[in-house]
Amino acid sequence: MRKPMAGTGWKMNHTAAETADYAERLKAILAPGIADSLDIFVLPPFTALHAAQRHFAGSSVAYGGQNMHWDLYGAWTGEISAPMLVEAGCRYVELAHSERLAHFGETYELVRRKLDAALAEGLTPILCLGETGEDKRQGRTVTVLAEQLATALTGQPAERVPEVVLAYEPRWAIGAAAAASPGHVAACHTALRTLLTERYGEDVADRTRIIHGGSVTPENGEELIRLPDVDGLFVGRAAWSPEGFARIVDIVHRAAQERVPS
Ligand SMILES: O=C(CO)[C@H](O)COP(=O)(O)O
Repeated sequence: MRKPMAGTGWKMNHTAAETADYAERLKAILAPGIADSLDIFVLPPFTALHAAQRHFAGSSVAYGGQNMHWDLYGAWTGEISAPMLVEAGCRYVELAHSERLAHFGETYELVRRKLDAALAEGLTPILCLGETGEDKRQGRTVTVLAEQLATALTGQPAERVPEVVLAYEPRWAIGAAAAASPGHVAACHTALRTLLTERYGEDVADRTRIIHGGSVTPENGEELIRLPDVDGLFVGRAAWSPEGFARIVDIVHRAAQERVPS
């Protein structure tokens, strides 16, 4: 069975001091041992990773970077490498977020190199996939997802694929007024599982987690987490307060309890 996930990307929010405060408040809310049934993660800005390391140490909450460079070191001004994230105690790194693609010229070919480096250095990549509004209008959603997946995973042996967490985030639903409809979410998660099966076989597809993001809230999360092939919730705005994130964690935790075979 795939272990469910509850995660939040903070984008360019929260200083180191605010991260310390967030961590202490979140730890005070979460039930001890909750990480037995789900993986919980936060993605702070780089400058707050050491605060995350100090304040989440020994807790149920893992953390990671929001981006990284594909090279391990070198003349790449303003960049951060996988070994630097590992040294800061990161378990995860987010790759191909829509805002990186839209505003910083990232491509899935670059993402492929980053993903390769992340896996080689022992990080768990959270690989974002998603169509634009225009792709959706043109009926190209599954084609686009297939292209993104194929490019990002080129060269990866099948046995490494379950080490990658796929995050389906329709780009038009990020920072929006509402999440994608449950029907659209279910169809796209199932399409991604099918693509994995076709490319890598059923065993790999069964073990690879596909989480969902894009205007997820405690209100819509209850339904989204129970959809077929949705293995977790990946939240921005609604989890930028520890209380908001704790509600998301609780939703995923309760759904995970329902899934446990009796
Ligand atoms: O970063 C995100 C978390 O998955 C994503 O961009 C969604 O942000 P939100 O729309 O503010 O939840």
